[in-house]
Amino acid sequence: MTIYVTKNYDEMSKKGAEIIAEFLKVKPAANLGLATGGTPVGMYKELIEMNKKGEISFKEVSAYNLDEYYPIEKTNDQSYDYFMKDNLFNHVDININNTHIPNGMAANCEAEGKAYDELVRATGGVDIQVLGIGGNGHIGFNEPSDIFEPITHQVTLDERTIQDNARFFNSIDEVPTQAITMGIGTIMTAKSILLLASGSGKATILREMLLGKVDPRVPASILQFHKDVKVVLDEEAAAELLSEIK
Ligand SMILES: N[C@@H]1[C@@H](O)[C@H](O)[C@@H](COP(=O)(O)O)O[C@@H]1O
Repeated sequence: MTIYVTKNYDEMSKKGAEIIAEFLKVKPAANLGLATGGTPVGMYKELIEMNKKGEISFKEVSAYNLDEYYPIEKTNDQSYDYFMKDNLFNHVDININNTHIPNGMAANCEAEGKAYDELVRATGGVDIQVLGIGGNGHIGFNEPSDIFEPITHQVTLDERTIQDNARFFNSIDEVPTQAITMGIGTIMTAKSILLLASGSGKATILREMLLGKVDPRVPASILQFHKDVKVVLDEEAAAELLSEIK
């Protein structure tokens, strides 16, 4: 695992974009695993700029997103489908047919989960998976639990997650209470992982994730067992980590 500590959100975003760009230069037909939330938005902006300047291309890229609220229509501006178009896909040269997000209107979430994992597997697996981290340690929408969920599945969101995500909605009552997410097992099959985190609100969970025991109560702690993880933090997010290892 390599941990990069950058000055602030903008520097974190630039470093994250640099890592993805380097990757795309080596493998233009990469399978990118993508994430939503506030954290990667700055990185997506950087990637859009690089794409506009012709420094990188998404023409051959396939994208697989981590998760989607459930139930939610693609046209809902709170859906992750909408988010990805708004924050990345509509602004780069990616073929939209090569972008994949769990179906928030699936009639059968179990079948949807199986089909999604099969799709990821059949295309050779995710080359580099972008992750944020929830304040409770979730990755994707894998909430703290007694087990590490192996496959893409339906989840009930934690109260903490609903509160954290309420800032994107008009009121907390509008936040969906369910989602479909890649499982921890699905995420762990990615060949490499890029986790981004910013701000003091993430400092405690990052210390637990990186220095604590591997425990499904802190889902992101499983990444200690992955062989190729890059963690890009800003100074605020890294604060407890740095004070611990000094
Ligand atoms: N499902 C997403 C996660 O993929 C994201 O990493 C996390 C943190 O979000 P943020 O980046 O806004 O702090 O919570 C969201 O609900």
